[in-house]
Amino acid sequence: MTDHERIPTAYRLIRSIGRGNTSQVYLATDPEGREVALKLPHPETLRVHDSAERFGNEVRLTLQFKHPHIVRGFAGTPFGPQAFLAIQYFPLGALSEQLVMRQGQKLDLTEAMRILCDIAGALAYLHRNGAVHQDVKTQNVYVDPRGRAALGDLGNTYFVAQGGKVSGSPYYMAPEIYHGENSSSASDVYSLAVMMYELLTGQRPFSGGSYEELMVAHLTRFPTPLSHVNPQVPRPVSRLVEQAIAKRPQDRSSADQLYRALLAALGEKPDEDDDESTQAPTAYQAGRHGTATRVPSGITPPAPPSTPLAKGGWGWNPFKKKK
Ligand SMILES: Nc1ncnc2c1ncn2[C@@H]1O[C@H](COP(=O)(O)OP(=O)(O)OP(=O)(O)O)[C@@H](O)[C@H]1O
Repeated sequence: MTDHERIPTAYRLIRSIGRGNTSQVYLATDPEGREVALKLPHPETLRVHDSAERFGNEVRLTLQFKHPHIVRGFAGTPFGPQAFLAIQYFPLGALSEQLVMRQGQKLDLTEAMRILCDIAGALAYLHRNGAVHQDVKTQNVYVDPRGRAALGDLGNTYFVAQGGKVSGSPYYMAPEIYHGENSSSASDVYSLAVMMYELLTGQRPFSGGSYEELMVAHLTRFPTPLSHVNPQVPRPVSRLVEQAIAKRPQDRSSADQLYRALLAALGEKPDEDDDESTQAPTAYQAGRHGTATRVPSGITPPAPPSTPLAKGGWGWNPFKKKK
């Protein structure tokens, strides 16, 4: 089946805008006439069990979480030949692509702090709701033409209470993940701090030409303190970023602390929503092959499994029927 044959009824493809490991992404209009990014999983994604589950997880969680700085999901079908995900369209593409187009010219300080503040707010929201993102990096950040940012790609996100398969990207991965330990909000904070360092200084804190070199760097090296590389970064922000990049998870600051320090540096106050009313996720139900539907409910990740999770394995599969 071609992608044109697979697109859901009443969507109109405009053009292809990107290709990832999991899906082909099109600019399209949805049944309401809105421009959306339409993700169609590659045929090989659907054939490989783990990849199909990852796509299904992305559909489910993108539709479930609601936050002004998490890429908004409009509709989707998690499994089967008609699987798709329609999300908010960002005309400038991913932040990583914008950075490449700037050819090494670093973002201006306020612009960088604005993006980082939005992403720290999104991550604090996920953590407040008991979830871990596992893939914070510039490739998964989208910035709109007003300079406001949103965190995307919830394919590896999971609720801590349920467990999930550990993953990450070598440039951003926390030392404990290299050690084969479980991910946590602290490992997300480490990835966020790596991205903060990168955007605020124009250079990555850890470099290496291979997985092994990066592992050695993350496990044993200490980057030049951010405050030395860019003394213009407000001190409370650079201090928290330096703390967030600590080798030991228990020594790290939290996403919420980073968010609040960045807000203060931008001269803003937290929204009332930051504590409670940013819409908490609604439980989401989807048949394996049917069109997705949502049912209202509070944030209710299922109870933790009664048996300990196998480290690194899929401890939780949101789509498997409970026996
Ligand atoms: N919401 C969006 N708005 C604009 N462009 C997008 C959007 N989502 C994705 N893209 C474009 O499509 C490309 C591929 O998307 P993405 O990286 O999400 O693919 P994926 O296959 O789902 O992910 P992965 O490669 O992590 O498995 C991005 O690099 C970007 O250029």
